[in-house]
Amino acid sequence: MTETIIVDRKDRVGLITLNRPKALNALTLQVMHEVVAAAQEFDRDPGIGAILITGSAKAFAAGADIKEMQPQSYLDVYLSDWFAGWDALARVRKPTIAAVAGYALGGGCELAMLCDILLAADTAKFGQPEIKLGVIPGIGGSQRLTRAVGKAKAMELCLTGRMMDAEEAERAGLVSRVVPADRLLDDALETAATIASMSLPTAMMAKEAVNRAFESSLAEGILFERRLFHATFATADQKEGMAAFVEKRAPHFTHR
Ligand SMILES: CC(C)(O)CC(=O)SCCNC(=O)CCNC(=O)[C@H](O)C(C)(C)COP(=O)(O)OP(=O)(O)OC[C@H]1O[C@@H](n2cnc3c(N)ncnc32)[C@H](O)[C@@H]1OP(=O)(O)O
Repeated sequence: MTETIIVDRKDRVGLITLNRPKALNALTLQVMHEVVAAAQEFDRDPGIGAILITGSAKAFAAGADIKEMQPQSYLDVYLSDWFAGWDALARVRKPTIAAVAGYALGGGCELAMLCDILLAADTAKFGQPEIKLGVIPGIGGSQRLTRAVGKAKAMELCLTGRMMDAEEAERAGLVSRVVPADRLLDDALETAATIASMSLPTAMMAKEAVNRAFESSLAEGILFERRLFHATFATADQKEGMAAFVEKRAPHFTHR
């Protein structure tokens, strides 16, 4: 039992809800440890096929906890490699979704971008306002935001601290879809459940293949994709998926 997050499961979906509403879900190191531990637990759980991270109606997360950071010295943050723990979330192998309503600022935007799919409520506001605090993004914001929205917009957001609304974030390619706020959780759960109903090894390979596009040349990425495509033929789920299509019935994947 924890206080800063709520961990739940719905069918094959692992649900992590940030739960510091009075502090707009500001991300302390404790929150980080709990989110990462919960995600890793779901990653190990064969009964889970997708992981969903969400916050409250007012804030997904308004950033790293400024009150926790304020007293730290250079040596404190350097020696403890402050925030390096979040990198573990990028190594979760199952598909992850961030469902964002309200503020996703600084570390909040970075947490959302650590996920594979970003769904936004029409109330969502994204930004990297660290510059207003005299710092720069520290959980990958300058890198992932630039890859998502391009240099021009990322540079403006990081240098001015301006927030962008959900519509602008969708146009810029940061979010996959915007939905009415009162539909966000249901919609995100539906999306997660759809992914979790697919063959787990195939979904994991699809995730790996898409992520490889950011880390290799086109030729290397295409070769990587082809090898994984070949590998899907070693799974029972490929036999089942194609048989089901030919027999005009729904597939029953066993995740093997
Ligand atoms: C990881 C890195 C390196 O990338 C760094 C970061 O993430 S740095 C943090 C980046 N985020 C911000 O700078 C946003 C800070 N918050 C705000 O600007 C405002 O809170 C707001 C615009 C999101 C919302 O404003 P408002 O509705 O007026 O609410 P507030 O009264 O300001 O906040 C309510 C309550 O929450 C506390 N709060 C909000 N954000 C944080 C935060 N990031 N860290 C710690 N606490 C936060 C705020 O202090 C209020 O609590 P009380 O002081 O009233 O107890």
